[in-house]
Amino acid sequence: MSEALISIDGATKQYGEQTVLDAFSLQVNAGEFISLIGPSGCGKTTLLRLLAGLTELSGGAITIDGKAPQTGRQDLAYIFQDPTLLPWRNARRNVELPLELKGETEEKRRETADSLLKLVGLEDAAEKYPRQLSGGMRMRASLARGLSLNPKLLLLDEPFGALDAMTRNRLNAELLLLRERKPFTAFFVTHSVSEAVFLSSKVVIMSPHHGRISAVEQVEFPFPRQNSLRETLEFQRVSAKLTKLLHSAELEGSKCD
Ligand SMILES: Nc1ncnc2c1ncn2[C@@H]1O[C@H](COP(=O)(O)OP(=O)(O)OP(=O)(O)O)[C@@H](O)[C@H]1O
Repeated sequence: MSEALISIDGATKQYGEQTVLDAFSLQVNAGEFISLIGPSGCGKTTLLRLLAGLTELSGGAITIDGKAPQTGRQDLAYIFQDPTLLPWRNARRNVELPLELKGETEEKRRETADSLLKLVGLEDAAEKYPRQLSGGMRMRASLARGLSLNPKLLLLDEPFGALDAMTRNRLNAELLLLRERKPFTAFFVTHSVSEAVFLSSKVVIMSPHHGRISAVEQVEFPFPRQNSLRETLEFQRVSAKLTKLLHSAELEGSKCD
């Protein structure tokens, strides 16, 4: 039996009097794609921040590859809704940044950045500055930068939430293609049920009541997945089931913010 890559055991997080996560437990194997979905303010970003070691647990334990999150940071990348590219650097130099901070040679940085830009379809935009890129292109550059250090774990906090529906669907499919080529385990926060179903091997539905797990659903569609999957009856059936579970989760708690 394979050992879990990520082990979350009774994770609890409090801000003052407020309990944001309460005894949250989940085991994640390498290669899984986990989506977190749940009402606004119920601790999804907090869980990602705990996994990234950006905030401390109030109780319980988290290990990633056997290490505490604070000591394993080089093995993960965090992708935000805002692509957070540096405006004074072109796309290539943005992708090179983590490699530069790691002290890689100029030659190695350029070679890695160029191959990643190609992977995300930005090979012709390497010299462009963020203001010259569309929203979708900026997000592709942000993904390329996130993948530059070959992270085992990718934490994505609503990365496509600000994009139009067509670009979002296209980037969903591209993200899965990227994962085929450069495998990683993913934690993906979204408010979209269909996005969660399309991308995930497992969807975790959080309850508004102290950020507990309300339901965990395995999504059985084989990878790689194409956008045509969305048009199938089975996809719609799974999405409807998850929407129902999400509504019941919302009813479980009286308020969340
Ligand atoms: N640094 C902080 N200090 C105090 N309270 C915080 C802090 N960060 C988050 N919170 C509170 O924790 C709760 C959960 O926030 P979190 O951002 O994790 O929710 P979320 O599920 O990601 O929300 P959304 O879906 O709206 O992005 C909220 O009530 C929020 O106000």
